[in-house]
Amino acid sequence: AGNDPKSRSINIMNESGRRVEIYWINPDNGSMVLQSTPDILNGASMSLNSFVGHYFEVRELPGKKTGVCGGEDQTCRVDHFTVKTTQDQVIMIKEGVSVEHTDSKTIATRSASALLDTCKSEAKSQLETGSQTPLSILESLGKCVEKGVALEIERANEEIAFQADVRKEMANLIENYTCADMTLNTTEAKRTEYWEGRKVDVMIDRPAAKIHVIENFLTQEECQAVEERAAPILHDATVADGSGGSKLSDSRKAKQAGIKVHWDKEAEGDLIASLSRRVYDYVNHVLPFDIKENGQEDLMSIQYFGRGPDDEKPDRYMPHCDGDCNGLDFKPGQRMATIVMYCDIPEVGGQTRFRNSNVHIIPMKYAATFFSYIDPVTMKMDSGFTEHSGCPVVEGEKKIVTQWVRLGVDDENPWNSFNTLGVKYTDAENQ
Ligand SMILES: O=C(O)CCC(=O)C(=O)O
Ligand SMILES: [Fe+2]
Repeated sequence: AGNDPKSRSINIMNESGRRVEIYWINPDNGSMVLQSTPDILNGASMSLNSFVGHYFEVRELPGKKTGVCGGEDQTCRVDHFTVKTTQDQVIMIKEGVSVEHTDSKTIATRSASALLDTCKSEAKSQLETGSQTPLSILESLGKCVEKGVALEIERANEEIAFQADVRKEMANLIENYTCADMTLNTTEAKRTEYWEGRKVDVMIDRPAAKIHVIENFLTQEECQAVEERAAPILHDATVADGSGGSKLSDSRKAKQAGIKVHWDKEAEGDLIASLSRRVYDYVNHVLPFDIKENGQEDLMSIQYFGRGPDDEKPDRYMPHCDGDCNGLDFKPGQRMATIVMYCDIPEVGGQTRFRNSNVHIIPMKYAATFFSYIDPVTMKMDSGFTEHSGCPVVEGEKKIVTQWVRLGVDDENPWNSFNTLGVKYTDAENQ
């Protein structure tokens, strides 16, 4: 039931001053099914696992000493509630055994109308004194609402930021444990789609963060073509050293080789060109940008070699974002999507993990993981859901082909003419 999208856990709090019981009313035959054993005493609470749309009755029970209820003519009062779609619903049983449904929508409506009431009564007293023009009263009413709304939004944002911080701290802590946990399977997909006959598992689908796993994205021949081109130029992976150069890094331990695409051979069926075309076709299938190959980075062959469980510095790729993932504005010419294609699968290790999204992917031969980190409507970047890692490769070899996809590049403005601020710089400055 936990995976049923309609299942909801609700919390019932009894503040009625009376003892009550809860019944589920079966819609098929109207029968009442008791949910509360024991009875819910005044001040007590009870949690209930239920489903959206389910209908319940709250019944007052006679006092233990008096033997009667508190309603008119000592009748036992009843009230009802229906499980709503929102998460974390709280049902309050108030004085008079009346049910108050406290879900996030109700709370929001209540605080909005309280705010409006305050501002309205302020405006009303201004009206009554008659000392101000209608326009200035209207203006101060607007200011009052604006101030209140801004305060509420600020409070909500502070809460979200706090929760994100906690989640990221936890993700940091468990990175090595989850990588080492060989019993952990690939995360269950949110839903499954098909693209040109290939199965696509959608792992997360947020406006600014999408993660897809596509089966049979490439072929053995294409993998072989990339690996043949990579073999003679394979070198240690490096990261930017912050002063225009590059350096070795423990956070990115692997071999790599850039693979140029010979677009002039696309028409004659060149394997690497047709693979690269498929990459852009998929990106354009998901994102509305009409991305072209012109000015994009080369394909990258990345190869990790397992040296057994005692290796203290295994080949791996520590958690990182491929582009910006700070939730801020996209900067032209920067990366906004990635496809990681799996050619050789290690025996142990080498999972691709998105720790902030709780998405764990055990590589499948010839499959690909696609992820994008831009909201195409607001043009804001992802705020960290697409941060990812390549877990340590313990046994065997992991060989992948990665394409980092940029937006805003073309022949005149290729990827390496942009610095990380999204501002074009000249070759002279690049030296
Ligand atoms: O090795 C992996 O699974 C992840 C690779 C990666 O992060 C990248 O190519 O950007
Ligand atoms: Fe990456």
